[in-house]
Amino acid sequence: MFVLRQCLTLGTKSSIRNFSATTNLVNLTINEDTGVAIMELNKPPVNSLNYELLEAMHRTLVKLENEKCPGMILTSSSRSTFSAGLDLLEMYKPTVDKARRFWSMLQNTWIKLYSTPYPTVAAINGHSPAGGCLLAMSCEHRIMVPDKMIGLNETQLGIVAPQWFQDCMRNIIGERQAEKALIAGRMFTSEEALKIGLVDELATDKEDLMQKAHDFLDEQMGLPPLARSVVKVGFRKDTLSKLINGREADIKMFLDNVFQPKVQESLENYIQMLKKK
Ligand SMILES: CC/C=C\C/C=C\C/C=C\CCC/C=C/C(=O)SCCNC(=O)CCNC(=O)[C@H](O)C(C)(C)COP(=O)(O)OP(=O)(O)OC[C@H]1O[C@@H](n2cnc3c(N)ncnc32)[C@H](O)[C@@H]1OP(=O)(O)O
Repeated sequence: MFVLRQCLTLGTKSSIRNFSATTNLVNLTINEDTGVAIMELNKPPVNSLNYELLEAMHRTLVKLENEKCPGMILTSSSRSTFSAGLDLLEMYKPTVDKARRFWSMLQNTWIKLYSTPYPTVAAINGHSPAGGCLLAMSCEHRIMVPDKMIGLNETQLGIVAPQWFQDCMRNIIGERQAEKALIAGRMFTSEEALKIGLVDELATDKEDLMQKAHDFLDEQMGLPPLARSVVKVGFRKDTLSKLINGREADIKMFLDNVFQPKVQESLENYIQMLKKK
């Protein structure tokens, strides 16, 4: 359930409704004039994607779909990070039930985000590794602030990015670039990401980022919405169907991997390393 927290009127022209998931992990702001939604991830310090954040995102996406949202900006309340990817603590010594529930919610959230009929733009105001990069890649357009890092770095952690993560990257930067990036687990600077098309635009700062995101949505919202969404979903349907039809196999892949002693050892070392930084 969503709680109406406050109703703000900004200036004379536009009014903005602020909602928040009960957990406060996602701040949702809807402009009452344009209907544009800003979905801000708000799990300090780095928006690591644990079950609760994914569930709050999923609930927000369902709400936006039910309310016929015309366009959405995905961004973060953190100054350093868009999202640090999957929460490592969810994968460290979980029970089978917990691991299964977590992965299933990740699938639910991605399917909803990747298939929205309305236009989506990632306003990437910080680092965006692994699962963070997946979220950004699931939007239709990516705008990033300078001097941050983005990419699917799984190989560098000794793990393999799931097929659907890989497919998202391939769909954006093409077979050859994706193969090279995924084999190396390469993280790109914002500037490098622009060069290979992993992001579409760079912004100078957060204000410029949000302005550019609104500009993108204005352009998209000027198009006939049904035709727009049919083309979008048509382009994405093969990637979506692969996961939707293979959800159990994908969960099994995750469970088989996550409980490997070697994976648990790497996870422990990686968590320690991040904490000591
Ligand atoms: C290693 C094996 C992993 C998993 C195996 C499991 C199964 C395999 C099967 C399937 C594949 C799964 C696909 C996985 C996808 C993923 O998304 S995995 C996550 C990958 N993410 C990263 O590698 C990012 C790690 N984080 C960073 O590089 C940096 O934190 C940052 C660049 C994002 C931000 O830097 P800073 O602003 O300097 O912040 P800090 O580094 O000081 O971090 C603050 C605080 O947050 C904790 N933290 C960081 N990232 C995560 C995270 N992903 N999960 C949980 N917690 C995280 C960090 O430890 C600090 O904690 P404290 O010290 O404040 O307690």
